[in-house]
Amino acid sequence: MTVAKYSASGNDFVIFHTFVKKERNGLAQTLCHRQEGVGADGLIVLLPHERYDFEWQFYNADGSVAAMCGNGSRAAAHYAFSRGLAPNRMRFLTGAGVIEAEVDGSIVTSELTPPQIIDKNIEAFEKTWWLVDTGVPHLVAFVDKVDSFDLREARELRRQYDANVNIAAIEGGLLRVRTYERGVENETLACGTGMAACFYRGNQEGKVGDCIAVMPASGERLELAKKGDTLTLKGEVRHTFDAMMERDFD
Ligand SMILES: N[C@H](CCC[C@H](N)C(=O)O)C(=O)O
Repeated sequence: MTVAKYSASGNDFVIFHTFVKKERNGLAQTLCHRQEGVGADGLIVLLPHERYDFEWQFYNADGSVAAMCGNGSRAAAHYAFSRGLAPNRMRFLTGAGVIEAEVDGSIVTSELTPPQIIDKNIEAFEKTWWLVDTGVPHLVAFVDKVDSFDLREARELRRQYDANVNIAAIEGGLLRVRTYERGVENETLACGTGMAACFYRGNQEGKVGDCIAVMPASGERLELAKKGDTLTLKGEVRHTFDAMMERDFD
């Protein structure tokens, strides 16, 4: 069985497509394992759908299911287009709803589901956090500089709120974001829905305009923008390699 490896701004995924819809929690753990498997932050499986270009299953590296993944949606769109499974402008079904994406060479733009503010007044670790749902839940705090990210704090908040944890700062006209990702249980090099949640809080508080360049830990810049009541996430996607797996699965 051949699977594709993708990087979307440093957030990396194993992707394949199949006609067989079944649970793949264990397969996700196996394929995403950094030493024993291909190694990735998540597994994406594309399935046919009668109304949309495809439906997907998204699993975090620990095998947990997540409703949405912003960077994963961009990687899945590039995979689908490059394999003739979808046109360059597509609509596909995720656990958070229907996502629209557009592929333009290596640049892929996803339109996320409308952000929902769950809580704006969470006081913890001398910071005020917002809890924002951008397809999955994200805690967001603005800090002066993102040079230091206390992962001990992040792990505690992730546990307490069952959410991803983000710190953000506006530096040199850029929105810098660092994310501790639920289901990876560590900081990742980029998190699309996390960057979107930080952008949304910054925009709601008048800190940033309706469009801004965002810099994740990977240093691979993306563009976040408001589009009506939704948000768009635009950035590069790379198909890094294909892996021929000895053990067969579907
Ligand atoms: N770890 C997230 C899902 C992946 C989100 C992230 N990779 C993105 O690009 O949005 C969660 O379980 O809520």
